[in-house]
Amino acid sequence: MSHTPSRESSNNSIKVVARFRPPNTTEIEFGGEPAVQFIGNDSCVIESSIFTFDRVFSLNSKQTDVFDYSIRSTVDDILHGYNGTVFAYGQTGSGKSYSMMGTEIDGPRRGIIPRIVEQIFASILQSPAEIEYTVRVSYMEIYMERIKDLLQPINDNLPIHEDKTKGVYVKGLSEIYVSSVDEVYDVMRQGTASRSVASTNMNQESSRSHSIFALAITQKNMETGSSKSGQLFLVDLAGSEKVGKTGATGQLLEEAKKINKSLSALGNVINALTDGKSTHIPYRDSKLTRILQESLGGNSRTTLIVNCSPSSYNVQETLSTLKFGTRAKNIKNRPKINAELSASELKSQLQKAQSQISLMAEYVAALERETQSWRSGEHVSEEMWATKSSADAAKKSYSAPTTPRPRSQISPPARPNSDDSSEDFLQWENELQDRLTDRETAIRALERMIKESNAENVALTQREAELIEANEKFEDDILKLKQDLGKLQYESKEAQITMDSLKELNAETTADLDITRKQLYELSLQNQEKTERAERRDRRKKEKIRKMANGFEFFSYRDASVADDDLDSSKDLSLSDNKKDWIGEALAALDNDQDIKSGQKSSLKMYLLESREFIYRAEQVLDARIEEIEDQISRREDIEAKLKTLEELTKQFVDDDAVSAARLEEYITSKQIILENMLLDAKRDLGMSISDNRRLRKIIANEERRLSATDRSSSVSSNSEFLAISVSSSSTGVSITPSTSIQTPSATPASPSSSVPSSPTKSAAKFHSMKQQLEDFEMVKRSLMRDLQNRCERVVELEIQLDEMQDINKSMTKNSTASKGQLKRMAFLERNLDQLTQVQRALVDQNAQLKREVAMNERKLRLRNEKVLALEQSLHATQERLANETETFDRKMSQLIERYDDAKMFRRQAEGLGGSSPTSGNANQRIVKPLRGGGLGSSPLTAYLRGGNTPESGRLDSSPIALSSPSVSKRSSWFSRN
Ligand SMILES: Nc1ncnc2c1ncn2[C@@H]1O[C@H](COP(=O)(O)OP(=O)(O)OP(=O)(O)O)[C@@H](O)[C@H]1O
Repeated sequence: MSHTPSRESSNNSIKVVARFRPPNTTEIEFGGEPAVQFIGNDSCVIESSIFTFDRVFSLNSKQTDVFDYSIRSTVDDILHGYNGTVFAYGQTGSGKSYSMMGTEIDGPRRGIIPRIVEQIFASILQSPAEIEYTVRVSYMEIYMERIKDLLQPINDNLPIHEDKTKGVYVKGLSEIYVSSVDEVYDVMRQGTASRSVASTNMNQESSRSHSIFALAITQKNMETGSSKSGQLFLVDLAGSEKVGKTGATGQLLEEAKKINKSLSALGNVINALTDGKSTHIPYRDSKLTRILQESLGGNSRTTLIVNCSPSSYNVQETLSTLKFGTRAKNIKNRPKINAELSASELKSQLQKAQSQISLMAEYVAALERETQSWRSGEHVSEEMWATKSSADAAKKSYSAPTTPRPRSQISPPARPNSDDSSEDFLQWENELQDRLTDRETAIRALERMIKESNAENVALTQREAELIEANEKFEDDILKLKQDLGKLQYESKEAQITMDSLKELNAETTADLDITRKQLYELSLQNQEKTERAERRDRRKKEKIRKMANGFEFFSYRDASVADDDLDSSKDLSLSDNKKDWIGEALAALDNDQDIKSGQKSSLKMYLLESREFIYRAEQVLDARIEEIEDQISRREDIEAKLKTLEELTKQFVDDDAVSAARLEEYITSKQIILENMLLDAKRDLGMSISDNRRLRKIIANEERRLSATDRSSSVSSNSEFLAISVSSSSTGVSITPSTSIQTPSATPASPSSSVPSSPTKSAAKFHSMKQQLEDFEMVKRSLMRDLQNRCERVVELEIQLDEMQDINKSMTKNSTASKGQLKRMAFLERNLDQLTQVQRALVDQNAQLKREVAMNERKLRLRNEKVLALEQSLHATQERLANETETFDRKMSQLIERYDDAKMFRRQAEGLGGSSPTSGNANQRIVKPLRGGGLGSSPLTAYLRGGNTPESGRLDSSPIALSSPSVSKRSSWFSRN
């Protein structure tokens, strides 16, 4: 491997290139204009400021352009044993990842990293076969000032150490041996998947962390034994924009501040390195600058790509980025080849040194000899003076080779500050770093735990608050329900009391009702009695009429063929004295009349007897009627008097009880009207009866007079007087007047007699005429009998009515006189009854209503009880859940503490065993995979290197790297796919 001192001496500055991407949609949408002008290959003008860099790539620059100019030589440097660094700096969305990774793996848009990897393995393939290579990769992220091993993400806070042999390194960072391009890509994908990402307003896929992908290549010449090593850092910095523009808040704002802290520390380091007066370079101000300490002003060939937006929309960020690049351009590095000499080389160097030493010893001896001569006063000619030429030459040849570093791997950094280079100090610092990292990790774990606990606490507090609230609500509800329950119980009791009082009232009312019913029963009995009385009255009436009719039948419907014995017996009928005399006289005269035949005589005799009987009976009836009528009149007067008394009493009762009085009055008035009508009828009938009676008496008197006159004027034998009775009907009754003589039907012509001038012809005529008269009389009699029967009926009715009236009168009198108090009591009772009926009805209604309400309230109560029960159950369940949650929380907490303790112990153990990560994943990845140079571009090894197969497997694939990938965006780009 050749050394390139010329480059080493001539090109120690950081190479800075600027790259402008095309404007994006946001810039166009916001009216961004092109703000950059390009001058040549290395300059651009923005807002009148000219920026000159090693190269400026315009909008349409290709990935290969950037790589070929900026990076290809760096890869060569690495393979020559230099350290190298490629930074991508710029605001978010400016194209850093596009430049570093690209959007595809095997196309023209693949970025710098895949091209570097390809070139490394290609160079290895082309290198001489005696050179053996090992390639190790590591991938880390600096996020929130913590170093996270992306290949072992559990190690998220690794310390930075430094020692004289290894220089600055990240302690515990995984290094994976790779032997092919694919293996590198796999590692990159694996690491990228573990990155902490978040989007900002400026770039939806923005990474908020600094990522460092490191490749360490060692090469050993198997023939000479010499070795070289180079390390390449590929750094994709986080966005350099101002915090305000990102719109970040909360966690993002915290991130932005820490990112800015790293970037500003980077700026400070660059300033210190370039201002020419700083004696202290603040590498330790941030993790980023500390790790990249050798890349900035140290042993490294460094390239900085400043990525910019071409739009006026981001012009301030672009200016800031370009200024950063300009400053960085002034940084001077001191790159050196990290080589170790082989034994032969060391031997020859030793021989050279020994010869030098002998030469020098000779020179010293010559000088001593010369000095001795001079001191002894001898003169030494100039030719004899001891010269340094040989010694100088020896000196030069001695000091020319680079002193090998006493280390085997990555070259140790040269300390910029001699103060810090003390080994003790470094050891002390490393210890401090370890402790610091442990503390930070512990703090972080605790913070996480506290955060989780806080979150859980918040959730629990919230839950507790909710539960308390719910509890309070439940308690309120329960209280309310209890109150309601109490109220309902109280109301229920009240209702019970009301019910009891109502029951009592009901009992009283029932008792009153019983009394009333009794009274009603009595009344109904009275009614029954009344009905019975009415029936009795009817019967009596019928009886009376029958009796009366019997009396009249005796003579009115008597058969004409009555035997003489009967007629004779009728002689015994008692007649009134005065009538008996003249009818008796007429009978005697008839007996004495010799002229009248015996048959005629008997007929006339019978007729006379019948007439006498009729008159007698009629007189009796009339007398009885007159008596009765007189009685009736007197009774009527009595009734009227009693009625007056009753009216007075009624008036008195009116004051006491309007209703009873009204009823009574009504009853009495109706009865009065009936009675008055009855009396009027009776009066009228009486009047008629009296007039009829008078007329009858008159007729009888006339008849008697006529009969006596006839008896006196004519002899009994020759002539008979005939009664002639004319009957005329009138509307009021029957009037009987003496109009014609009546002949008996058995009358025969008068027989010759001495005293009475009679002849047989005359007698026959007379007899005939009498017979006719008798027939007429019979008719009149019948009519009279019918009339009499009617009258009798009426009289009987009147009698009965009078009887009733008397009864009523009696009871009323009894009631009115004997028990005014009773009446009052009755009226009071009736009133009470009405009131009680009303009250009872109201109470029954109220009772029903109360029952309904009680039933409803009972239902409500039941419902509420159920609700209370449910609420209590829910409360109980919630309390249980809360207790469970608390228990779970405690358990989790103790588990976390245990895990944390375990992790701490494990870490300590691991560190004690050699500092490797406890969670190292694939042991195979830690196995050294030596690679040998192929010497040719195309060999089985080439395929092996590209395909990742071991040469022994025999599966050599001669095809190029077969990772086809469509053009994808950054987060879904080729390296972030699984
Ligand atoms: N030179 C370019 N040509 C074409 N497209 C580009 C170029 N540079 C960047 N882009 C596109 O711009 C977008 C943003 O680019 P990129 O993600 O690389 O930005 P970034 O600087 O890495 O952002 P962040 O800091 O947020 O990670 C991507 O879609 C990318 O493909």
